[in-house]
Amino acid sequence: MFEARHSMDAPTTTSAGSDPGDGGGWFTTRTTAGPDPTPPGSEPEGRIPQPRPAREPRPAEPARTAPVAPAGPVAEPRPQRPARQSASPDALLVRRTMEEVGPVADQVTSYFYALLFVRHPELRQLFPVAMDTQRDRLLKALLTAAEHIDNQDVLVAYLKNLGRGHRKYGTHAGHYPAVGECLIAALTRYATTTWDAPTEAAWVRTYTAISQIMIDAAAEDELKAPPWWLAEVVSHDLRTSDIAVVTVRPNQPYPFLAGQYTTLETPWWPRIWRHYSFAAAPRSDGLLSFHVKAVPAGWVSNALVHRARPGDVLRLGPPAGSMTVDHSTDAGLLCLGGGTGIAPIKALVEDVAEHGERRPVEVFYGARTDHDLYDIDTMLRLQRTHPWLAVRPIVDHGLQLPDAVRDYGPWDEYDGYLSGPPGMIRSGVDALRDVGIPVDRIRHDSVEDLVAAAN
Ligand SMILES: NC(=O)C1=CN([C@@H]2O[C@H](COP(=O)(O)OP(=O)(O)OC[C@H]3O[C@@H](n4cnc5c(N)ncnc54)[C@H](O)[C@@H]3O)[C@@H](O)[C@H]2O)C=CC1
Repeated sequence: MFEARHSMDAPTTTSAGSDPGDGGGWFTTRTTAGPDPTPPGSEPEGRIPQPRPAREPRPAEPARTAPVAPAGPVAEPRPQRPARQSASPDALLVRRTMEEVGPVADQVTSYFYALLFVRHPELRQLFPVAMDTQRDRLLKALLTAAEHIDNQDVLVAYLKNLGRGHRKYGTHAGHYPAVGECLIAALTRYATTTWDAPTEAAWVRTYTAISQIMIDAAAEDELKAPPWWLAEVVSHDLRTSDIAVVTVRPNQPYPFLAGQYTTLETPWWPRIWRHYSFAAAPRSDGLLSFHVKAVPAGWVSNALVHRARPGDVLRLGPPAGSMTVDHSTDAGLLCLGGGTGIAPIKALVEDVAEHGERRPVEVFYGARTDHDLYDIDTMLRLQRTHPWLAVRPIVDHGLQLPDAVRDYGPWDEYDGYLSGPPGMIRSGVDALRDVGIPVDRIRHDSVEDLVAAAN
């Protein structure tokens, strides 16, 4: 049963406006320049075509995007904002629809899921029982992708990751037309002023292109990786009253890169997945560690901190994230880790150490109080072992973590790495730009993912 507000005929939620609070809303007008447009493939108009069977797997494509994609697990970039002036005709029509439905985004979402579950009840089991926080993530991802359809280089990597990630939900190729039909139906209903035949045709082409990339990526991934991993908790270390370091042993090898994250499901909240970064570089014993802070009303985080014990079995999705070390340069690393955001920073430090590099690494580790610097002993131990590493604990006293970097430097020979709460990432990007690090040399995970992770 879905919530009452998902009633199909009369969605009752009020307008959400744009996505709350994170500055990257799914219907937000984009302005920053992106690469040249690539026309989407043409498909029959007016209906969602059946997807082609997955294409034959091809050898890995060469990296085509600015962020470095090291060998091994894929480090996917995030879509960049597209350039309005160079947009393709389909992209213009897609964005026009999104501008119209932006003010009623919440109603579109409710209607879309209601339609999907009424027309295709078999799909309901792929979603969590309670669909409050997660309910619009699929639609949000699709609309984000549609909005960036011109930005093929980055979009393809994003969609491949999305397609791979959907395997753990039990998604298969046959589900995509159902989703596409409901998406078009929801847009038709709410984009009343601008919807017409050319617009519908543009959406059909766009969705078909998007879903085909996801289907192909999932099929390719099937040949080399499971849809999920089982992972047994082998240790549970409560560092403060609300932070635990949880270490698990996956049931089969789990390839990933330092700085990446995974999705994690507990046995207590089926089909609710949350993101956590790996808190260590890949280890020879194959164990994986996560730093988890129990947040108010966070079902998964509270279960992991207060309930999980050795012997419990979790599920892990595939690795994701592009905040990985670029080993093709010897630039220094300026790392800001806020709260449990220190977890992937520690992994990056270990990665540099394992590569035997002598590049300077400066870690600013921020917390609200001394007590919250729960991993400072580990970081200081690393500093004692590695002369190229400097660790600076920054406890809030009027100045917040990003401000601290301004008192040190110069930083223009450094790459920036940011991990922590969304507000810290945003002001951290500004601070690093201010101290001379170009934006294409600043890496962090998506703020949207972090918002979703904070549960
Ligand atoms: N557990 C994990 O593996 C990872 C967690 N994260 C994210 O890190 C966050 C950690 O949360 P907490 O430990 O509660 O951190 P927190 O809220 O206690 O903040 C930690 C540090 O960030 C700074 N900060 C917070 N908000 C700021 C803002 N608006 N502007 C500038 N600086 C700000 C604070 O000054 C403090 O030094 C969560 O949002 C989590 O999703 C990120 C990556 C990995």
